Amino acid sequence: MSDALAPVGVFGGTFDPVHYGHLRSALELVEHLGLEHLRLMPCAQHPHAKTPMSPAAHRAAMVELAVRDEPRLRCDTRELQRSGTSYTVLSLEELRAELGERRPLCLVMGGDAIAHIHSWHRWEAFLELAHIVVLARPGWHIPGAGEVADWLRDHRLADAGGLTRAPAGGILVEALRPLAISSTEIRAMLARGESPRYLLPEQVLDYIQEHKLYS
Ligand SMILES: Nc1ncnc2c1ncn2[C@@H]1O[C@H](COP(=O)(O)OP(=O)(O)OP(=O)(O)O)[C@@H](O)[C@H]1O
Ligand SMILES: O=C(O)c1ccc[n+]([C@@H]2O[C@H](COP(=O)([O-])O)[C@@H](O)[C@H]2O)c1
Repeated sequence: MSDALAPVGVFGGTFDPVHYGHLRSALELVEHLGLEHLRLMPCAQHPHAKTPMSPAAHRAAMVELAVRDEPRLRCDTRELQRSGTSYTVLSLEELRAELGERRPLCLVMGGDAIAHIHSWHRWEAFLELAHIVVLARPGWHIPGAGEVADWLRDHRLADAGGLTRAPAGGILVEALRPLAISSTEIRAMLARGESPRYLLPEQVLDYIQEHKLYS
């Protein structure tokens, strides 16, 4: 019998608010990649000065509500508990220390993000700490040339099996069910007085209404 440890995933985002595009991707990743669990990790202070509409505590509370009944998904609030900018590399360092040297760790990011990865704080350290799983989206193309393209080519995994053969160091590109839902669109609907029902969990919508967010 193999003694390979199931990987743990971490999916960072602003989640302003969390919606079924995030949640369906998260669950499909758990099942397709055989993850032990996946942590949705709301950022507190976004590194690129993207200003969330809602305070981090509200965004995290909505993620907590959304994953409450699915034990394979968790809300990880470490970036709210840490002061300063929510650099992903700091969260990966903390997670690696908590999980130990052997447990595979997968950082999940959207295909749009990988094209700009070289602007992320200490991005060269990511693959020493974790694997990277890139969510391919319709209309998205793997960068063909340049520093990021070379890095992708050098570390690309052929299949998900590579995630359990080492604790870190590989890049896997995964195509999942496309759901054209964005937080921007949900905020705009609420601002116009329209209902975003069925684009996000009912309990998240109840929370938004109770706390008068985005209106
Ligand atoms: N519909 C979706 N399907 C798959 N992944 C998604 C979807 N929406 C967002 N993501 C991914 O989830 C992560 C966190 O995204 P974020 O919290 O910024 O949500 P968003 O809907 O893109 O928000 P906004 O519209 O405010 O930019 C990113 O890696 C992003 O690529
Ligand atoms: O660490 C960085 O330098 C860095 C730069 C840009 C984005 N991030 C993280 O990327 C995640 C997704 O961001 P976003 O803008 O799609 O919500 C979120 O967890 C951010 O903290 C991290």
